[in-house]
Amino acid sequence: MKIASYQMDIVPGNPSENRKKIKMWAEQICKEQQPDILVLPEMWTTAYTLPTLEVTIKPDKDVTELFLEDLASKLNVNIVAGSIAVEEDDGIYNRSYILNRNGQIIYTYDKIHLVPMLDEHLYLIGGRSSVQVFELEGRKMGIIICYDLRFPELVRSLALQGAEVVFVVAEWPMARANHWEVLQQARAIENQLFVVSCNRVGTYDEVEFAGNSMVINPWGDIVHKASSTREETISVSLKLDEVSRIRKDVPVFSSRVPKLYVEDNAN
Ligand SMILES: O=C(O)CCC(=O)C(=O)O
Repeated sequence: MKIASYQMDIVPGNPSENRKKIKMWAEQICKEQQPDILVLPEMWTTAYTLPTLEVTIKPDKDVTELFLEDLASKLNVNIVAGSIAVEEDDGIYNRSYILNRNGQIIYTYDKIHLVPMLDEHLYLIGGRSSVQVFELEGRKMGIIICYDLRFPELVRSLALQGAEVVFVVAEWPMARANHWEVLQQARAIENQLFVVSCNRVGTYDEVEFAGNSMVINPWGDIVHKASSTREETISVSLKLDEVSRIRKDVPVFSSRVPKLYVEDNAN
């Protein structure tokens, strides 16, 4: 399973420029490397331009959806399309799109956990649906968005649903870069699956972003790590059979005793 993850800088508040960038990148990478899956970062149409988001995205939702459908089908490639801000009747969601090679949107996920440090609750609504696995090329996978990485329950749920790969799409800041790395390794080790991340680089509103997009194998080794400053593509072939081999060697899932784990779903 060949993955190409685009660690990009994002033009703030300019969806059409960002679509152009992604189109150029996707066409080139598909021509040179024929990946099975392309991966994009969080909020790649606008970046974190929260105060002006509503105005920027008003005319844009359908345009970006059509762009992604067209890109996936023309290039015959699956796309884990990071996330974009999408306005619904009750407010703006931070929404991921997954598209198959036919250009069909097969799954969407709204970021559940809003970031208090960014006052996200003033501008965005947290997702209300639980995480679900989706299937690409006949294999089960999942996606979470940035701050979601701090909540181990999500990736555990995806693993219990059969995910072999979890994508983490992000705009994670340099100030907390050590958490970015360690948490991804922890999620990979405890759930014995591949973690593939796509973070942005660059600076916006005095926040420097951490880059360091990674691929981590189910043993927890970082098999590829991008730089912290440059736009870059991570191109990696995942050997998905490693997941079942490692789950056999260290059978964490059959050692679980869920009846002794305190339930925490009252809220
Ligand atoms: O959890 C963090 O430290 C970063 C989270 C974040 O920036 C985001 O979710 O956009």
